[in-house]
Amino acid sequence: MKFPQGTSRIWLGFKPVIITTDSNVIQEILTSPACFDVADELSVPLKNTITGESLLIASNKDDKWKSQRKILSPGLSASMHPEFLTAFHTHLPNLMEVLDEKCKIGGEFNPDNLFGKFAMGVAFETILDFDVPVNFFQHDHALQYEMFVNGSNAAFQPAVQPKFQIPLMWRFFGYGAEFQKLFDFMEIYFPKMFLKEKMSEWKSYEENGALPKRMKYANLLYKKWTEAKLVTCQLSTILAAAVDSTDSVLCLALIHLAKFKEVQTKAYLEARRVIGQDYDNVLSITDIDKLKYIDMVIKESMRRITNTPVIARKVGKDLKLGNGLMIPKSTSVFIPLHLLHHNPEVFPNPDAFIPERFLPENVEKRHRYAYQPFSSGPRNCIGKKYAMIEVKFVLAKLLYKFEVTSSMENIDDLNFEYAPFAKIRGDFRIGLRERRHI
Ligand code: HEM
Repeated sequence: MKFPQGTSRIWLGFKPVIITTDSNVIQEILTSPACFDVADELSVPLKNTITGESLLIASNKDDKWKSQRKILSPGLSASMHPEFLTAFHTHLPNLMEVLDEKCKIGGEFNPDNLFGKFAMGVAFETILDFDVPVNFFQHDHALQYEMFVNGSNAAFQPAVQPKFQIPLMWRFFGYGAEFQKLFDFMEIYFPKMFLKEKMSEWKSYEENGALPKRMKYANLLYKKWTEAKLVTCQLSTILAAAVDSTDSVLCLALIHLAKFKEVQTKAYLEARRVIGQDYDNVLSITDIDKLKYIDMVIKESMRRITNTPVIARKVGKDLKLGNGLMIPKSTSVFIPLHLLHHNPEVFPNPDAFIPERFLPENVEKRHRYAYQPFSSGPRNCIGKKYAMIEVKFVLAKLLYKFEVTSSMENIDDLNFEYAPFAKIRGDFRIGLRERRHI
């Protein structure tokens, strides 16, 4: 496929939109205060299903999005990372128990949703501040997990497939019923009284000046928001963003590791070095930072198959770019991340899997905006660091225990479905072999 270089204008019906893979243009758009809003093509279809009030698609009219972001950001800040890592350790045995079982049974299996269940358990503790750990691998909770992922998948369909913007079509294909499951799930965990209690509890802490220094995401919401419905929508949105993304990135990383054996060996040796003699050793944030090769593997895997295929902004006022291009007010600008990451001039032989592309000396040679899996600028992914710590931690522990295999001939034959993160469809299977440590 020929890479469509640069910036072009196309017509979506009667509306002109800009599509760009030019790193300079991307930088200008993502950092411009005139472009804080998500493009209508992505945000409007979601308004009826996931509220337009949630951080993910909120408009910045009257500084609305900006003030939400300011309130919620501390819930995922670096000062919280050690606590998050503790929760990752708490939940790891739930995941490993299932993987041990799969390994014993032998053969291959589809890992889809296994990491999602882990991520959901962790998110309950780190984001929602649940006191008692919930294990989403256990039967009843696993069913509830399915309710949630099916519901959020249905919610994102109108943004992924225009035909589902027609409510009748969306309902006809069963998405209305699936979407209801998202609310059923939230009803299980956040019955109205519980939410109201929590909200008044945290508001009273604020009034009495008794707020802790560090607060989890949900508590930041309880303390500031006044409507239970909005809190529920914010919480379901952040859960969807945190769970599906992690599942997708880990599945993609594993399939690459299974196919590229030398890379897997290097990654495993690094995991051994950092974890040490005992698999159960507790890792610190400094240890996670030492997983440099695994970090590059994840980045290359997200480059080769980018799990958020496109981001888009609405230009809030006439904007003259550095290259002289004039973009009129209200134009949508699309940034196709997968194509951006396959530009052969920036990533030679783009279909090859080469983690060394992310060695610091190679990164330095590229434009900072040539690689954007988490986006950049003020509206970038708020959970970027959280996600990278989680994914690196899981991969290191998994590779320490297991060798990952796959009999798939060609991973490029895999099909994907986006809602909004890439889910591998079709015959996606991996196998696990226990490693013998000497
Ligand atoms: C590897 C996993 C992840 C990837 C690849 C990813 C990617 C992205 C991307 C591309 C955006 C869009 C930014 C834009 O429009 O410019 C985004 C936004 C967002 N992400 Fe993530 N994400 C991941 C994990 C997470 C996690 C773990 C959380 C929460 C803990 C999270 C929460 C959010 C939120 C709330 C937004 C909206 C931010 C805003 O509009 O202000 N994401 N993410």
